[in-house]
Order: sequence, then C-alpha cells, then structure tokens
Amino acid sequence: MSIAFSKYQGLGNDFILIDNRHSDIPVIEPAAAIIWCDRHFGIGGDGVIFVLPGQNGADYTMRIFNSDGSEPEMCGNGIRCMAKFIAALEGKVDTAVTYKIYTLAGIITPKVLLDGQVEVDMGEPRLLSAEIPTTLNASQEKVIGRSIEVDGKTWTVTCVSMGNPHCMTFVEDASSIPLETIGPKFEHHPAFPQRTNTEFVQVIRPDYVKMRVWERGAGITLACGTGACATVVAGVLTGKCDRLCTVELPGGGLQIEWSQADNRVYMTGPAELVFKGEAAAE
Ligand SMILES: N[C@@H](CCC[C@H](N)C(=O)O)C(=O)O
Repeated sequence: MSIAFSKYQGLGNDFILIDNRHSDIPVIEPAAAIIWCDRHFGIGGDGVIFVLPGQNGADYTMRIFNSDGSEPEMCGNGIRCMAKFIAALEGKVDTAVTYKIYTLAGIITPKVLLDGQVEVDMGEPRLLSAEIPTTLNASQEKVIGRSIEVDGKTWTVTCVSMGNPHCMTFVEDASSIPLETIGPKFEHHPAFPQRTNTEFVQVIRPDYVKMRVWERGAGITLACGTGACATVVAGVLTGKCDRLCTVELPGGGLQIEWSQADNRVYMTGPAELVFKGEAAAE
C-alpha cells in the first residue's frame, strides 16, 4: 500500500503532510513517522502532520508526530503549513481563508493571507510552572529568570508554554552556543517532566532578536514557531523585548505580537509546498 503526502516547509522547518480527513486515526504509526522523517532512508522532515476531521467545533484537527515519533501538543510552523495544505485540498487558491484547527493545545486559528503568508492566532501563553510543566518553581509561580544547572554551568532561564514547553536563555551571542551538545541536556533535564524545547536568544534591539532552537523530539531545526512566540513572551516578561518583535531564526524571520488587548500571541510567516509524492506504508 502507498500513501500520498505533500512536503511543506515554514522557514526550513519541514513537514510531511497527510490528508487524513476520512478518519480520526492517523494513517501511519509513530514508528513509521520516524522512518519517513529520516533524511537518508526516508522522505526527510522534522515531523509528520495529519489533517483529521474537526473536533470541538473546529473545522479540522491537527495531530503531529516529531521525527523521534513523540507527539507534541502544537507546532507553529506546522500549523501554517497545514493551513496552506488544507487551502490547496479545498481548491482555495489566491483567496484569504481562515480555519479553526483543534490541537492538543486547544483551538488555534490560522489565516492564509492574500500574499501567501499565514497569520496565526496562537492563543494565550501559559506561564505557571505546573502548566509548562517544570519543577523549577514548584510553588506554581511563573518561572522568570530562574537558575538551572545544566552540564556543570548555571543558566538563567525563563519558561513559557505555548501548549508545548519552552525554556529560553538570553545570551550575548547565540551563534556561540554549542546547541548539539547542550540542547539534549536541557531537553532531558529532570526539571522538565515532559522534556522541553530549548531556545537561546540574542537581543539585537527590543523589536528584533536572533534565536536558535533545540527542539524536543526533533533536535536542531531551522525554525520553531511556538518557540518564536515563547521567546517574545519571555522577552516581554524579562523587560528585554517589545510586544511586537521580529524573531530571526536560521531559516528566516517571523513577526510575533503578544497582544496587550487580549493576551493572545499572533505569529505571521511563510509556508510553502516543496513537493508531493507517495510513500510505502508498512
Ligand atoms: N517546530 C515546531 C514545534 C514542534 C513541536 C516540538 N518539537 C515539541 O515537541 O514541542 C514549531 O514550529 O512550533
């Protein structure tokens, strides 16, 4: 049996998209997603995203498997790709269209704009330690500028959940951080019972930061949408960033706004079809 897929990327964060509208159960298992995501033996990708029938009043449901087979609650670049994929499935080309997508982080609302960019209402950030989750501040307070020992060094971190967990460290020079070695040590640190995404952020100006990410379940990626949102929230909480801020990632820039008016985070960025194909299912 073979399964049709479309490969999309958002700032180089790349995903295999599957039209799963006929069933609530993803057509491939996490073990197959690991093989499909492999860049030598598979299609290659940071994750596999399934478009399922809507739940809880949503138009569609998104499920995603990371390249290690784990299932995250949300994916910011992925939901922009999913919105473009659905618009193509529905034949809505060159029109603005908005979808309500049910995710494990709640309802998320991407809007495909006329210029092809996608603006996403990412919902409200979650700041309490139990919501992230982290044991860094067990008294249920926010985790802003707390110390953590990782790899024999003390780091000052701020933690934010955008449905999935993020741990941000502000640094002088993000390019000098040995992500490959320090990233997994943050990800698997006992202070994060559900592991964590890890971001190193260099403030260029309050409205412009550079960020590099080690993703939970995927490792180094060229961009992370939820990570960019969490970065701006952390920057505002620590007095380093404006609420409206560009986050420059290795794959390009995202416009992020943490709205004072409704406490929601809005993300705008690209999403593009790379190619379509068919892959063997086990
Ligand atoms: N790249 C994504 C985040 C994907 C999920 C992440 N690896 C996790 O496990 O939380 C994004 O753009 O947000």
